[in-house]
Amino acid sequence: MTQTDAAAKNLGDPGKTRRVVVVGGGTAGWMTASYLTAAFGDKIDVTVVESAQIGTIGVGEATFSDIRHFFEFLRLAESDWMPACNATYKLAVRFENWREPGHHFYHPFEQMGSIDGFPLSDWWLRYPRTDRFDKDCFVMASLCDAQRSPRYLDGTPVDQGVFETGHGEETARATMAEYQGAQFPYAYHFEAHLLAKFLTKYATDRGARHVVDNVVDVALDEHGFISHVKTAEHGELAGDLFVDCTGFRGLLMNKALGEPFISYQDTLPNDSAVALQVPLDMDREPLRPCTTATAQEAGWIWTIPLISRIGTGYVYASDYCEPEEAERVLREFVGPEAADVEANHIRMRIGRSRRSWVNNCVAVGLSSGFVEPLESTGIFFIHHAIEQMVKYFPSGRDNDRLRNMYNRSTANVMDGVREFLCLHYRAAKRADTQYWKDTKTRPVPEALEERLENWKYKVPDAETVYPYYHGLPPYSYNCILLGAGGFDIRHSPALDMADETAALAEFERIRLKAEKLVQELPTQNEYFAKMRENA
Ligand SMILES: Cc1cc2nc3c(=O)[nH]c(=O)nc-3n(C[C@H](O)[C@H](O)[C@H](O)COP(=O)(O)OP(=O)(O)OC[C@H]3O[C@@H](n4cnc5c(N)ncnc54)[C@H](O)[C@@H]3O)c2cc1C
Ligand SMILES: N[C@@H](Cc1c[nH]c2cc(Cl)ccc12)C(=O)O
Repeated sequence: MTQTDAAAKNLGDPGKTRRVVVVGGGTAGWMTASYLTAAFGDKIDVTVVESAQIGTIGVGEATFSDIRHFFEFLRLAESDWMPACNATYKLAVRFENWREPGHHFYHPFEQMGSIDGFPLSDWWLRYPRTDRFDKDCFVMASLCDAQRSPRYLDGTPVDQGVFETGHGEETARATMAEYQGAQFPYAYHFEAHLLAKFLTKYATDRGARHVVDNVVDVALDEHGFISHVKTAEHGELAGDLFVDCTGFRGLLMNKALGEPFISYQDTLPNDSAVALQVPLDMDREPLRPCTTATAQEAGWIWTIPLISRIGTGYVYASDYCEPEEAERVLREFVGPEAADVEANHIRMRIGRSRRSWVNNCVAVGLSSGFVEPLESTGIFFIHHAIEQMVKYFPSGRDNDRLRNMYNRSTANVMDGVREFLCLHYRAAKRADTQYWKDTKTRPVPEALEERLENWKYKVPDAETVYPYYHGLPPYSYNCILLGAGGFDIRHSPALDMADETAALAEFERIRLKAEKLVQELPTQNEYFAKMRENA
């Protein structure tokens, strides 16, 4: 189709109510529907159609801190949604055994300082205070080790130089991609299916129509645009814009429109997971304020503490491990609490659709793309896609240009995250099994290969990491590079001559602040016990 043809088939006149049909009611479907109603109110008609037979993935419990912009956009405070979703706080990802057995390090939600133009990590390489890079450079690492809550018992958040915005109707809202403020100090863990349920009410209360039915056919018009989807029992659902939230199936984007899927599997071989939901007695067991990623023979296990249960799962490469073996390893890791719990085996499609917006169809969520859940990027991808969808929402003119910009932006985010994840495996010192040995020779994206060589001489900064917005700041790369321990990283030669006084003072300030906060803050268990009392 030519550009003119495509432009001719626009989304109707500006000002006309637009009909948006969201196919799929998982996290992606309901986040999209809620956001669109929050963005456009009754200027838009939103219908969500979801199957009662085809289940949702239902995992996806750890987030980026940026998700607060999503809730803010919906004008929801933590107290509105957290209790309904059994949510807890996440201050970091804790990596266990990636360097060697018994070792751990954190990737925290805390900006890393810089002294005299050199990142603190560089100073640390020259003047290490202890052998713990993360604890010397970040307050959060100590709070995680001590299982602290990021809020005091009266609800006051830990002061990391971030102010909270209000939730009043009049407050201006920011999108995450444009947010240039200080690093927010925490993210969340929550039960994905409870969030979907909460957002179902949010969106339907604001006018979204909810259809429970199977989409059995997708009809295209002569321009290749979707005219309607056909359901088993509710007839045809016509729309101007269709959002494909059908998960790994990609029913609209990949099946009906035939958009190719670009696999990342050559660089990220983990393609399978087995998950368990283990009951947790909060009164007896610690609620760690972080996601834990524990390296295993052929992948890694996630541990996500929620109110009343732990979400856990083994992400592995099927080339190296059978599903039965993965389930056995996971059950052994969890212990007797998992005995009666049924395992959920999942096959993951790793990569992205070549374009995520084609004609009048936008793929959001797993249908658009996915990388293994190592840094909890799935919901971040969804959130980013929705923000961009609103930003580039077509008016009926120049849609190709808007679509192209959207496609570039969403592809950049996924390609950038792919690089960041590849770094984890290359930088991990662990090389004891064939799986871990192969991580050292497996190809990585070409540009990353070059960056990795540079980082051995100069720790990552804004000028040397993946250059487009992908959610991850340069300090995140420093955390993995220095935490995982597989590379010999040198400090900048200039630091042999520079005055170290200010850097040493900064290390001391971090140490004192961490000590003070560990004394003052409640544990996460104490915090949520208090919340329960108050409820
Ligand atoms: C193992 C694993 C762990 C993960 N962990 C995290 C994490 O910690 N953090 C994070 O951010 N993300 C994580 N994710 C990603 C996260 O789970 C997904 O991004 C999120 O669940 C979104 O899924 P979805 O809504 O795109 O698809 P799904 O949950 O698969 O939903 C698909 C929807 O489409 C509907 N559907 C399909 N076909 C039809 C049809 N023909 N007619 C009608 N309806 C249909 C289904 O009924 C369902 O409602 C993880 C993913 C996996 C696989
Ligand atoms: N600015 C993003 C990305 C980010 C910054 N630090 C971390 C740490 C972890 Cl564990 C994940 C993500 C991030 C955000 O804060 O969401």
